[in-house]
Amino acid sequence: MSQEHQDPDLHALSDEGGKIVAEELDILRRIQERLEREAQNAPGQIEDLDAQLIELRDALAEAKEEDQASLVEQMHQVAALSRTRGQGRDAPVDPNNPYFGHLRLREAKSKRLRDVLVGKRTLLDDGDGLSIVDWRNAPVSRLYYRYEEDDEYEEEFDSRSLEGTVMIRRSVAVMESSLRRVSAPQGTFVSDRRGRWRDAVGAAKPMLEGGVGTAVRVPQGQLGVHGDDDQPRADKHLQEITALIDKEQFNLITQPESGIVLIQGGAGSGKTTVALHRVAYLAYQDRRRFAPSKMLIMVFNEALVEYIRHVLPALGIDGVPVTTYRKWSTQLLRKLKLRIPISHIDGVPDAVSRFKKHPVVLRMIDDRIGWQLEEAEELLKKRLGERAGAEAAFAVWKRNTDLPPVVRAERTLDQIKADVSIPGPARAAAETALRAIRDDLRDVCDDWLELMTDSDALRTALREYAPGAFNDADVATIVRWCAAKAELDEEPEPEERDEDEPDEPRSEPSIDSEPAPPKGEAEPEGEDGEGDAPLPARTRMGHHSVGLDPEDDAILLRLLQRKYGGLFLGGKRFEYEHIVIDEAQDLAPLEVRVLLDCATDGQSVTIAGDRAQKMIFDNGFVDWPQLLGDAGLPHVAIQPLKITYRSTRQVMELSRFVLGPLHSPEDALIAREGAPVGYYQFGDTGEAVAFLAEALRALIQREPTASCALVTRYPQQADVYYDALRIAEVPKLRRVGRQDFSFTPGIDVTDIRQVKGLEFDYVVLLDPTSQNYPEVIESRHLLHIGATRAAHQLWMVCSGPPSKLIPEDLIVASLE
Ligand SMILES: Nc1ncnc2c1ncn2[C@@H]1O[C@H](COP(=O)(O)OP(=O)(O)OP(=O)(O)O)[C@@H](O)[C@H]1O
Repeated sequence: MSQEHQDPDLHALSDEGGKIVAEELDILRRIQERLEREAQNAPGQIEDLDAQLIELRDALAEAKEEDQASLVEQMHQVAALSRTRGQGRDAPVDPNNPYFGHLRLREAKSKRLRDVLVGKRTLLDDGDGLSIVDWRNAPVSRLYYRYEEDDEYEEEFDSRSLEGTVMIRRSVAVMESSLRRVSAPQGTFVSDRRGRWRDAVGAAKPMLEGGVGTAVRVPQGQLGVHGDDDQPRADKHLQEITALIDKEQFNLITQPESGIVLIQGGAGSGKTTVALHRVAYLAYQDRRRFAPSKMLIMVFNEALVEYIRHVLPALGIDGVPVTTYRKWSTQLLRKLKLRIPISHIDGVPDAVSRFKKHPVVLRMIDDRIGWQLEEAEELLKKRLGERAGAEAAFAVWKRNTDLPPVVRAERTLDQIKADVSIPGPARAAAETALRAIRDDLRDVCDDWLELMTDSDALRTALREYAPGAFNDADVATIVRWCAAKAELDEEPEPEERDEDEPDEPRSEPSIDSEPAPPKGEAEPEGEDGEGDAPLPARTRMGHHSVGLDPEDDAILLRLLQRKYGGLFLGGKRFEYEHIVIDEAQDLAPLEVRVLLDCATDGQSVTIAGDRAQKMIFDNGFVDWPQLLGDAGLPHVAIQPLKITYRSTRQVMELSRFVLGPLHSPEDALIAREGAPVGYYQFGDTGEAVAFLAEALRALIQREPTASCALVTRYPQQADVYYDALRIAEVPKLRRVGRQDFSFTPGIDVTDIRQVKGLEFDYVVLLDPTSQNYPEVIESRHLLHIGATRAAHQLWMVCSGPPSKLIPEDLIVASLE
């Protein structure tokens, strides 16, 4: 039911709170009345925006100086509205949820007061001083995102300065036509469905100044702190993150369209949020260039693909492809129709995988192309000999130095063919040589194979570019494993598959090919040398190394890019106007480089990541400067996001402790207060299950809309907990094993590799024992990732000797 049909009850609010809410209710009523009037009076009528623009322009010509800036701003709004017309984006303002921000501005010159509402659509001022601006319409929305209440503002609008004071700045939540929340500097006020208003608990937003709300006290042993209407938490219902984007985030979102924006931020600081809003912002600024199909969002796993696909429509950018690197590269290679079948195997030996992701491969590709060009030149010279015209023919080749090698050979061939000033015999000799050169340069499959099987060249490159990174045994393993791939050349090309067809089961990153839990000793570190081990598990399981390794994709794509000057499909360059690379720390520099070279001129790219959340440990990533250098971008500035929005201070403190030396102590912790992290020690799994079952049943009863993740180290352990909790009749229980999260309320039982990038109200880390999380770098990263998935509360339930990565005082407190 809409708020206008019921009398709001403001009695529980202070005078100031009551005044603020009454004011917002009045504004919403006026907007809704206007929308209703417009819908009734002129159904289907499209405003004549051109006429309005002309009217405004005329008015501007005669306007007094103090009125000019606001007229220019109105023209901006009309122009923005007119730009979006006919592009499926001219949907009217949604009366159920018309806006999410409110600014009251007092213009410096005219002293006039105006109420500007910020939403997802535009509604022009019809004379009553109320308008809605689209948040992506930067000139106006900048005021909302950049200024606080009482700030003086000065912004340029079409080279005119707009100055004044922000009298009011509030964020509001309108749900199903009713005002449900108002956040102002004076407080946050929330209403229940019946229109009863009250102050929110735990409403304070984490701020750089360190201002935080009151700690939420939770009785020990009780999971869940909020969620019912009697104790509404302001942050529980925040669906409109767009309303809450902070100044730093907004500055990143609205960075110039060209160039690379690299965002480094801790867990839950809004990196993905910023990247997605940037895509929406760019699409709004230039709909034609940044059409959804011309952009790409690259994420870490299938769960994130699913999640992001769900949020794109709300941002107005439905249709932007969202994918994982592996899926993208596989589909692309299939379309590029190389002469080897593009199908993958896994079980690649560590040394091979590590080598193929190592930046040394980028150098080796460049060197190889350099030699090939030198050889090509020798061949051309030799064939031309001393005959008349040889010099002229050779000069054509030299003139084309800047072209990519294959294009250079083709262009030179065409030019020489057409150049009748070169005597016939020289032309013929050059043509024969250039055809051979071109055919040789074109064959990237040979390059790829030779790069990894020429052990002398391999040793020399490793000695020069990566001394100490690989030992002799590694080289032997690499050569042996890769040599078997020569058979690929002889296999017939498989039938072409449909773009939407699911990928082959084994071609995904090895997210679910986690080894079994260790039986006795701690798991060895992945980085340890492979030694002279026999060929790996796959061989024993009946597979062999014929088939591409997942890491080969980027190598083949890079070879094509270097040799052809880009990737070409059907004669057209395959490229994107904007690329988002999320969780970039888990890509190899080579993979990043391939993606960057798929961006159109100007390289409009957003890279987001967090060095503390590394999950792939053999990809050659050390830190951003090194990744950028390896990927050919040494001068990109790293833009930090410093406020933690997802997790509480308590969760973040634990997560930082877990990181140990991997955490930079100079990074201040800015996060809201929350419930203490709970650590519960049990003698065995049965006891832990009994405790958990009770807590979870109570949670689901109290907070039916809560999302909770129970996270083990290994998938097999998740099976055990799931089976036991099911027997204990815990409701809404799901076993998630292959990234198939439903993003609906309930309890997901899963392993730690599945939850990367995701968010849950509650997280319970199951069995953080020393065996599951030994004191090694990988455990630190994994435990950090698991803990920081929690938005409200984190528990650890442990039925074995606790990991050394868990703070001693937490364990001691639990025993008291
Ligand atoms: N300015 C903001 N105000 C309130 N909430 C925010 C803000 N920015 C982001 N959030 C919320 O914080 C949470 C974390 O955001 P997001 O997933 O973008 O972070 P991230 O940095 O990508 O996290 P991670 O690296 O851990 O995956 C989300 O719930 C998001 O909606």
